[in-house]
Amino acid sequence: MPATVLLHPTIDYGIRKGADDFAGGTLICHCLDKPVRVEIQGQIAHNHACGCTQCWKPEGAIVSIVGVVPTDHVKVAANGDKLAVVNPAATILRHACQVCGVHMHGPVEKDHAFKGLTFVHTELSREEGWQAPQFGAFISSVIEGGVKPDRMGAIRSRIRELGLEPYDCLSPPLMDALAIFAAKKSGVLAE
Ligand SMILES: N[C@@H](CCC(=O)N[C@@H](CS)C(=O)NCC(=O)O)C(=O)O
Ligand SMILES: [Zn+2]
Ligand SMILES: [Zn+2]
Repeated sequence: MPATVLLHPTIDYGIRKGADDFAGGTLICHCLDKPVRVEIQGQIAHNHACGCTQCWKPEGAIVSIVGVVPTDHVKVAANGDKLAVVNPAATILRHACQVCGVHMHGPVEKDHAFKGLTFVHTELSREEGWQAPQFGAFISSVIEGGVKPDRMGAIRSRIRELGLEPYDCLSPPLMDALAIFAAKKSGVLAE
């Protein structure tokens, strides 16, 4: 029997269900000394496994686990001076701890369908009840991250086995949101 494909430690042994009335929690970076703490109020949405090269993932993981929360539900609570934006030109302004490298929060601030949302990795929190991953996104991009192309069949099968659809872009509701934004901007669709 071939070995199971390991994708990410928080989904490899089964996906835990989220709690409906979840109050939120605190993301803590990997530093032992003066860790950055980011408080999230309430539940996240659109949590997913992302295969792109830009999203932070733990050492050895093939995918990142990332979801969104309204930016006004996010507060840097401690040691924010350790944070810096990875790429100021990107849509998602990923704020990484300069010491341990973990991405703590990634707001979208430019004129964009996702403006007002912040991307976060809830595995950085000790609280349980965060929304479970709902789908796989940018799965083909794992090849750009160094995965051998002949592993893609096994990787997509494993994602499906976990109950997630392995998309090579975002999920249909998120792709629709991007298209609606573009159609309104061009005038094809009324505001
Ligand atoms: N193939 C590219 C895809 C990058 C990409 O488009 N990532 C998506 C999912 S996170 C995105 O929305 N990026 C916006 C950004 O990086 O700011 C890669 O792997 O680097
Ligand atoms: Zn750190
Ligand atoms: Zn990504």
